[in-house]
Amino acid sequence: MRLTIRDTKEQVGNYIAEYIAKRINSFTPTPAHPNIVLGLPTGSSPLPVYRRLVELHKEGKVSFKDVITFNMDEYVGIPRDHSESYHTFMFTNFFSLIDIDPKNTHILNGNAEDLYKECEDYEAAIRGVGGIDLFLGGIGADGHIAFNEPGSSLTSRTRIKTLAYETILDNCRFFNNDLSLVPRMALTVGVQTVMDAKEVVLVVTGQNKSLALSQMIEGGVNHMVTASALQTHPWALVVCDEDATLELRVKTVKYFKSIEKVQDEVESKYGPVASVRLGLSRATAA
Ligand SMILES: N[C@@H]1[C@@H](O)[C@H](O)[C@@H](COP(=O)(O)O)O[C@@H]1O
Repeated sequence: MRLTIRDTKEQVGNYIAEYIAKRINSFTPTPAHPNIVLGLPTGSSPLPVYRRLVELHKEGKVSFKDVITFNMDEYVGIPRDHSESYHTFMFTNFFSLIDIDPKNTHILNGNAEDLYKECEDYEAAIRGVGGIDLFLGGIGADGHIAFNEPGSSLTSRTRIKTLAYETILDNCRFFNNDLSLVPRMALTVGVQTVMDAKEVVLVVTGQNKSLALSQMIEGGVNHMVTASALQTHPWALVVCDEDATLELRVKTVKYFKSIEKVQDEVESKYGPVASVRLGLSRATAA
């Protein structure tokens, strides 16, 4: 796992957006895998990423015409056009502002008649397009990824999940601070669904995520902090702001900053492509 630290959440957003745009622009289609496939999150942390991606699109630097997306999760039981549904979030903050083909966007239907089938079909749809190339994710204050709350199996797949009380409290701010309005259940991709992606990028910003960040990076792999499963992913990148590093050991911060410095030196000497070929980016990413 690699940790990249930037001063502010806007810089984190810019870094990740440019990283994703680079991946889209350098994607080589093959008959078996003709489109780049992205996994996408909702939440406040990824907003600066979406803002910068929209800017890059408007500047003509990236197109989403051939991009396929799968969202991480959706609440169960609120209307699709509810202001706080993840459908609305994605349409308002991203899909309506770029040139993506709506039929290439996938979001779980929390109102499906058969929620179990909805989850199975979602996994099948991901397999059908050849798997996810890059999964972007956020992290909950309790260390969850998507809606994989503490205690979720690290081999879980898309399914129905009851939300943790801490998450319900956290999300209350989006529902007029009325606890009774916050959905208690969600459909979510599993930890293993995220782990199956070729590459995972996590956005972690703000002091309220600092404990979760230290647990996922410095603690052991643990189902009580489901994002910690990324320690075993062959290509995981966490990008955080300075506020989120508050609970990390100084030694950890210095270590990852030094890795980035060495990486920059290698890239300026050999060029980014050469360093990838030499396996250097990959080595430091993992
Ligand atoms: N299911 C979402 C997660 O995918 C997201 O990472 C988390 C943090 O959201 P925020 O970035 O707003 O703190 O919120 C919800 O629980």
